Amino acid sequence: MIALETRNLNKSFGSLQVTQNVNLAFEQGERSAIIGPNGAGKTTFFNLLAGELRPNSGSILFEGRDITSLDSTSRARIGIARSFQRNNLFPDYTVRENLALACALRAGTAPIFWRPMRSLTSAHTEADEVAAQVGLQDSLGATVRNLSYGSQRQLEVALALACRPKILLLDEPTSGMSPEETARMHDLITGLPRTLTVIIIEHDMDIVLDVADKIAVLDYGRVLEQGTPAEIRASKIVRERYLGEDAFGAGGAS
Ligand SMILES: Nc1ncnc2c1ncn2[C@@H]1O[C@H](COP(=O)(O)OP(=O)(O)OP(=O)(O)O)[C@@H](O)[C@H]1O
Repeated sequence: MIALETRNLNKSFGSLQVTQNVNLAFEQGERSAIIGPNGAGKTTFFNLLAGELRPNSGSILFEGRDITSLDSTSRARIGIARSFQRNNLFPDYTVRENLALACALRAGTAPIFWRPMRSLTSAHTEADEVAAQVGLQDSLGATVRNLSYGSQRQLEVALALACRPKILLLDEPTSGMSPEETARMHDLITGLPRTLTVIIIEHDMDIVLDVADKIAVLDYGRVLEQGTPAEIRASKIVRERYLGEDAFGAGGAS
């Protein structure tokens, strides 16, 4: 079943057309990567999927239903989650409290100001489960500001998972990470349940080639090529226009 699909999607900023007739379909449970050079329109495409931007024309379908007119809150509610940026974390709260709040917000039982967060028992239980899913089970009591950069990024993913999404959008999940942190994020992504559809923007080609079932290459807002990692590796046009002849061998393409 196709979980998410774009049809003839177009987006312009003034005279700059950043998304051009993009037709992409994401199968349920699939891991897809969106790659392309800087400025190719990857983040804009994500913003269109998440409802943070409106297209000029074209449509977006979620499980066959046209959601083009839904805003980002409504899309989150139906199951499209985007990994939070770090500024969405509460730095003075613990990992468990951050997650419990996200779980409680989803369940509509967010704390009101006279009710301390630690009273949210069911949200805490759920928070513990989500923390384990991203490998933060030993950091539940840690204050967020004391976490390493990599752990904070893991927590961003956990916050998105706390919304129990059907589709998870990860925007450059390994950017700025050390090799060890990148390896942890890699394990996190590969360990996500296959009930979840995952779409990743990622510059690290080792990660892309390893985790993605399908890859779409954007170039000036158009889909230059799409296919399996093997097909993308073999694509002459991708090598010429984006990766360079030896890019796959060199293991990097940013
Ligand atoms: N809000 C905006 N207003 C005007 N131009 C924008 C806006 N957002 C993005 N752009 C332009 O659209 C183009 C595509 O940007 P986008 O961030 O989507 O690319 P990207 O592929 O994600 O790049 P990167 O890999 O550098 O993050 C760029 O030329 C960018 O300057």
